[in-house]
Amino acid sequence: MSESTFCFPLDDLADARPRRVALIGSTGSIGTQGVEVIAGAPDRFEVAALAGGANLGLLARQAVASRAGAVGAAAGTVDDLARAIDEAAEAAGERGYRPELFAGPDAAASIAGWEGADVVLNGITGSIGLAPTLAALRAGHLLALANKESLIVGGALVKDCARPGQIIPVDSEHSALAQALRSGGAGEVSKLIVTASGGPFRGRTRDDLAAVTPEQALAHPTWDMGRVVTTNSATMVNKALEVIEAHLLFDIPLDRIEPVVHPQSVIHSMVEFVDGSIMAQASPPDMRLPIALGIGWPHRVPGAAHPVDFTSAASWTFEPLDEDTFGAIRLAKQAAAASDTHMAVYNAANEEAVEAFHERRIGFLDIVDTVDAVVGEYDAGTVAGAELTVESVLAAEAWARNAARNRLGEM
Ligand SMILES: NC(=O)C1=CN([C@@H]2O[C@H](COP(=O)(O)OP(=O)(O)OC[C@H]3O[C@@H](n4cnc5c(N)ncnc54)[C@H](OP(=O)(O)O)[C@@H]3O)[C@@H](O)[C@H]2O)C=CC1
Ligand SMILES: CC(=O)[C@@H](O)[C@H](O)COP(=O)(O)O
Ligand SMILES: [Mn+2]
Repeated sequence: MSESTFCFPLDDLADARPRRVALIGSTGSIGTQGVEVIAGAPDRFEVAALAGGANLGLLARQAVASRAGAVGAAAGTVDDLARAIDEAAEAAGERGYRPELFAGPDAAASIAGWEGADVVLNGITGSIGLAPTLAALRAGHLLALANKESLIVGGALVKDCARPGQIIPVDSEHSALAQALRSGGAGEVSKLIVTASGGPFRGRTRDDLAAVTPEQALAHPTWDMGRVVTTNSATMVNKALEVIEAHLLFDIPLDRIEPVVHPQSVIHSMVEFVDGSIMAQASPPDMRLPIALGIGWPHRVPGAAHPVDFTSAASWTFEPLDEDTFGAIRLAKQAAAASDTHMAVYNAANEEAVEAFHERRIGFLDIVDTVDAVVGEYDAGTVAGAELTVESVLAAEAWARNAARNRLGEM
């Protein structure tokens, strides 16, 4: 067989042994799909360690099935976790499984920094993902990052902790961008085009949105995800966070990152190059693909997900985003430009407001209105000071949660 004249750059780089993966948030939507990807590719991956929140039963079953070397839970004590694992082991007929155990608020960070892992999949929801992100980076592990909030609230702090290439995006849009960026050099990129499904309320007016319910907000048209990210898709806060995430990951200025609505969620994002060429990544909406590529980067995992089927007719459509009805992106761009800690405030206020919306204490429009008001009140110099540190980020966060709760309490 003659050799190809084209040089495929990634052909000779296979790993010598399976990568050991620590899954943070293993009981959630990203985490359970991560477990599935690993189980489907035992030649590529093995579960090294698991961290979950309150679902000790599922966490214990995952631990027993994978024989993870370390397990951590945010809720309960080490004794509670040991008991759950004993019960799961007995139910599975397993004997002699004794992982290292961690419990409490620092458990996820202990697992993320655990020395028996090569790569950490951070699938926690919310800014509590910051400590595990920093722990994984400081331990020198590759970080497959689904938890966008940690990068957004940590910003330069997280970037400064990471060596080049240490953070691999798992968020579908950023995985698409990373794949498309393989097509050219940094100086050849003119624009990042971030696709948005438009969420369940695409095409609605502001008046239409005043009375929508949590159930309606959770009816995402194309993706099955956890509660917070699904709500954020409905408000467009998810897209706002993703525009900032793209800016931080790929060092492209915010004015060269554009959202576009693509209701089918098949094109996950695009890169426009200086010669007018646009590279798009397309696949049916299925997070197993970006998860597999994230933990296996730069290698693709055969059969990770199904490709688009071109034997049946389909249309892929695009439309501009209605930024007057959905102001979250404009607000995030202003916040990101204002100071290093403004996005921590934006995100914390949003987390509080999303919780209040699901408790039916506020309406849907109050979510972004609360973020807007809290960001507007924030004085970075007084609250966080001039230097960006973990403490200053946490101070900004605490201030924002308090300011948001005060406002939400008044509603
Ligand atoms: N789901 C998706 O398809 C996508 C998600 N993302 C991002 O990935 C992240 C996860 O989203 P998703 O999987 O949907 O969220 P889920 O709500 O489904 O899962 C969240 C996970 O975090 C765990 N958790 C909560 N608190 C802690 C804690 N203190 N320590 C350890 N684990 C904790 C939960 O544990 P328990 O359930 O045991 O309490 C659960 O395993 C988010 O940042 C989201 O924006 C990005 C793109 C797509
Ligand atoms: C799957 C994923 O990456 C989500 O972040 C998704 O993008 C949400 O869809 P929206 O485009 O509706 O925000
Ligand atoms: Mn996304």
